Amino acid sequence: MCRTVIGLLRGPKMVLSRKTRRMLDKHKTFHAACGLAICLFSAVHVGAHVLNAVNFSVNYNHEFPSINVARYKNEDPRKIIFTSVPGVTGVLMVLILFLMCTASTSSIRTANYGIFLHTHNLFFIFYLLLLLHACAGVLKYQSNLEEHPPGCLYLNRSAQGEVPGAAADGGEFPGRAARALMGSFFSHEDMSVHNNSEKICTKGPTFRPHFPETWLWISGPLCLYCAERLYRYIRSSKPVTIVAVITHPCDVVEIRMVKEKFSARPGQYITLLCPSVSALETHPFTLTMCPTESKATFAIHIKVVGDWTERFYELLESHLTAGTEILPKCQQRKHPKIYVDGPFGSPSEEVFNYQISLCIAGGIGVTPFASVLNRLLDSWDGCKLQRLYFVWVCRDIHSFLWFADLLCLLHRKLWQENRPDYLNIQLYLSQTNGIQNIIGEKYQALNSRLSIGRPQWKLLFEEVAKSSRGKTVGVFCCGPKGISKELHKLCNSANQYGTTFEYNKESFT
Ligand SMILES: NC(=O)C1=CN([C@@H]2O[C@H](COP(=O)(O)OP(=O)(O)OC[C@H]3O[C@@H](n4cnc5c(N)ncnc54)[C@H](OP(=O)(O)O)[C@@H]3O)[C@@H](O)[C@H]2O)C=CC1
Ligand code: HEM
Repeated sequence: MCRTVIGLLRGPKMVLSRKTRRMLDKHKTFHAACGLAICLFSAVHVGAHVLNAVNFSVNYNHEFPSINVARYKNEDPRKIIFTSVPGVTGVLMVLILFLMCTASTSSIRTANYGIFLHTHNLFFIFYLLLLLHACAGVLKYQSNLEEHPPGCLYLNRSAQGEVPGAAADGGEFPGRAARALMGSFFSHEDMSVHNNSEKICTKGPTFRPHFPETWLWISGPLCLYCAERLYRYIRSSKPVTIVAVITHPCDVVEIRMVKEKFSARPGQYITLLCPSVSALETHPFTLTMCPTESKATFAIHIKVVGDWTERFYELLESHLTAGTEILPKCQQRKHPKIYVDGPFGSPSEEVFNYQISLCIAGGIGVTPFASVLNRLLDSWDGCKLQRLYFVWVCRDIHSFLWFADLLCLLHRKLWQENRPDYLNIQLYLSQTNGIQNIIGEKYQALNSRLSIGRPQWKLLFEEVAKSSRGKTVGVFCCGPKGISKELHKLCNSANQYGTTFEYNKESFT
């Protein structure tokens, strides 16, 4: 879960194979699987050690008190567990694990991400307890196997003096005298058993605790993660300067910011902290515009739908700009302080690493592709991408205004540079009672690419497959889960043109 490290690995120069880079998209799935495996095997581990406690209690042997954590025979196993270091740390770890996993369910993460994040940060206490868990040295091993080989006949010190010729070092069996003496210790059948051991030992077994090894396994990953969190904390401690706040239709607000030494790639996202709204809540937003050599500004588009975004918008509302880029200094100071952590990598970064990419957005899910379109507006050459299909489905005609100017500018630029086939724009208005157009003469190019109703995904894939015979098409989706499921299925189904569709699902929650 070292997001910054994973973001570095996503860069095409770091990991050459796209197949390997795409595996990074599964880092959260892999993490959750590891987390569930930890829970499953913790249950097995706890069950085994509860049984262990019962065995310690029932089989207490006063001859060997050092290898029995019970203090007397038939001691209550619960007392053994709740008064030993492994027992207490183990119970606390199980409680933390229970809290972390129950709060990690997608329903809780969607309903209240803060609950998930704060319970999940208990992981640090979990690991400290894990380091203590095996420190009490309950489990031991015998440390004097030579002097006391298991099964040897142990004559204690008093008997040793009376055995003529008995080899003090547990040498070969000496004969009748020892046998006579042993007769006083063992019945006849025992003697037959012990005779097999061939050895007499005059030293009792000594036991030593195993050296705890947990720290060997977790200290590396834990230090890496803590170093990443420290780096992110220092990096995000510098506030950003808001240079423009622009309202858009359908409750969307665009925020343009600058931050010293901030750089990002299209498709990446940041997390926003606004202490005036909440000192603890951070919210992820995909960048819709990344800094370039010529311009340090980066932007996000926020759909005002929840309590945090509503409260944040109220704070911004009093300083809205009419789309001007640079606010006068006096106004910049009035904006609420916000802190940006990131950028963090996402699957959409791969758009430029395919010859042909199909980007499908549902509603505000267009944000990752807006930064791609802005990058192409800045310069479309120098990347592997030779053709981009951009499909955007919205419920309200006004939603297209969020990026209508960007789409028209890019469309015009590609025509002027004689690359009209580079960008294929398809807009779909899913809810309408009759023909509607995007208002404004300058949006003619978009209105001619606007269709009513939801896209026919099968026909769309057929069209792309036909014009990309035998090639690999990168499919990128960001939007409602329904779209993602349908596209994933279509990517896995065969087509008659030998075109391969690779599915890259966008998600940061
Ligand atoms: N980086 C990321 O991970 C980001 C993710 N998102 C996600 O994007 C989603 C977009 O939210 P919002 O703007 O409210 O989207 P909407 O709920 O407004 O839906 C957008 C459009 O998608 C259409 N749609 C839904 N299901 C299908 C389907 N199976 N086939 C075809 N079209 C479909 C809807 O059509 P209809 O009207 O017929 O239902 C609607 O026109 C959110 O879930 C958000 O979490 C947003 C930003 C960034
Ligand atoms: C011992 C068990 C677990 C430990 C120690 C653990 C630890 C972590 C850590 C350190 C993070 C990074 C948090 C961040 O950087 O913001 C994380 C994130 C995450 N964990 Fe776990 N986790 C555990 C179990 C689980 C389980 C069982 C699940 C799901 C069933 C899960 C789901 C997640 C998810 C979805 C994230 C991503 C959060 C984000 O990207 O914002 N975790 N976990």
